[in-house]
Amino acid sequence: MKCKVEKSKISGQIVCPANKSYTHRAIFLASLAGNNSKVENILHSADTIATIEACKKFGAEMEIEDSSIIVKNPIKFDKIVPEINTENSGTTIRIASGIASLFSEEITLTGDSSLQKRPMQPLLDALSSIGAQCTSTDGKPPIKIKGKISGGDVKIPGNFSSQFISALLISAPLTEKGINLTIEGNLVSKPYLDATIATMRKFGVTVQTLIPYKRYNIPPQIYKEATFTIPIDFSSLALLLSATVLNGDEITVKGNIGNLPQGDEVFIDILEQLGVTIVINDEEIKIKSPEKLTGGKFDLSNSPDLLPPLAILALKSSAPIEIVNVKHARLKETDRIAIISRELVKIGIKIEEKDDGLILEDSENLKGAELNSENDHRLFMSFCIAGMYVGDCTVTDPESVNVSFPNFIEEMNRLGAKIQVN
Ligand SMILES: O=C(O)C1=C[C@@H](OP(=O)(O)O)[C@@H](O)[C@H](O)C1
Ligand SMILES: C=C(OP(=O)(O)O)C(=O)O
Repeated sequence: MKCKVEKSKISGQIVCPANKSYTHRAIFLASLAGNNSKVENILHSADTIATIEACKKFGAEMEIEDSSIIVKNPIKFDKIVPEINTENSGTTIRIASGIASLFSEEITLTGDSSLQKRPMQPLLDALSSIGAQCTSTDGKPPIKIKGKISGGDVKIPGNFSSQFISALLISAPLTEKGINLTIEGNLVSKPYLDATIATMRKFGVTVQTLIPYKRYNIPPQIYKEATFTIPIDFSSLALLLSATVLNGDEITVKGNIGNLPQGDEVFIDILEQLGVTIVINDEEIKIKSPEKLTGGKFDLSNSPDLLPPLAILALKSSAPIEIVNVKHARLKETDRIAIISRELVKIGIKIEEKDDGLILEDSENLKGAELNSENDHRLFMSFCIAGMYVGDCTVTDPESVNVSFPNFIEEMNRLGAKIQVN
């Protein structure tokens, strides 16, 4: 499918979607704790449904009511588990692989054609070093894991994905020996590790930080029942803020901001640095669109999902936007550095592609074009927002929004956007 995007102006009020990363974590941990553990204000999206389905296949029994989930009975480690298909969700397959390694019988995990290109080998090597037998072709899904891991000393490289480390941390308390974890090299996406540890603590387990982002010790323990409320998603918020900066007058975003760690919060600082005024209250964020942005250099090592919403702001910047240290954005649903570089030139942005980022500059020659989002939700939404600024654009794969922001198109159109799905 494709959609037609015309020049648009948006204004009004919008509710920010609930956080995808915390929805995954809280559902997995509630499924390990059982005992009527409750997760409130969950994001209902294709990725989080993949996590719910994985937990059910692991034997968890849950009730879903509107935006809450109650886990009646936890994951059963003696169950024979049929193949788990985690569809498009990297977070689900990585955390589910850690949990699969706690079972004694072999479990197969796979995903869609995009997920089948995403790396798993560092996690499989780490699990193998503590007793799992793991097989795959080329280190990518489908993978087979036969546990069960015993725990002990584990080493893992930090430069591909923090999700491997989150997976090991979440499984660690349930091993016989616990895990002494060493992260080799520089860790990418650090705040997602903080998010994992914060969620684990809410479910009653201890994680000892020996050296932050380097060495952790997790003794053997059990997860305890808890009620966990999901805050707003700063990655989705970044898209709404970016849409307002390019195409808005004034927008108010509503939602439970909370105080849990979220790396993509940094988008507020980035926008302020670019010259945007933002006012944040308890449950509300107000933003006014500026005349022009200043440009600047931004390190997205800790917040790779901001690459698409930041890149499109070059359309309104009087100086270039340089994005550095985000090579791991090449390992997402698509190679986001390559696809942004390939597609945004079509609407007239001047782009230099680097190994670890992009330099983007506005030009006099902005024009409508067909933009191929390659079925990547964050690219689709960012290309739509860029299309609303340039006009006369077609963007492919509108259904990809189901992954993280299912009502994106309806909500944008309600605020005044002209996005028509064909
Ligand atoms: O753990 C998580 O919830 C996520 C971690 C990040 O991935 P990497 O750690 O692979 O960079 C992020 O890009 C992804 O959208 C969600
Ligand atoms: C990369 C993403 O998620 P995941 O790794 O869970 O597929 C994302 O939502 O942009």
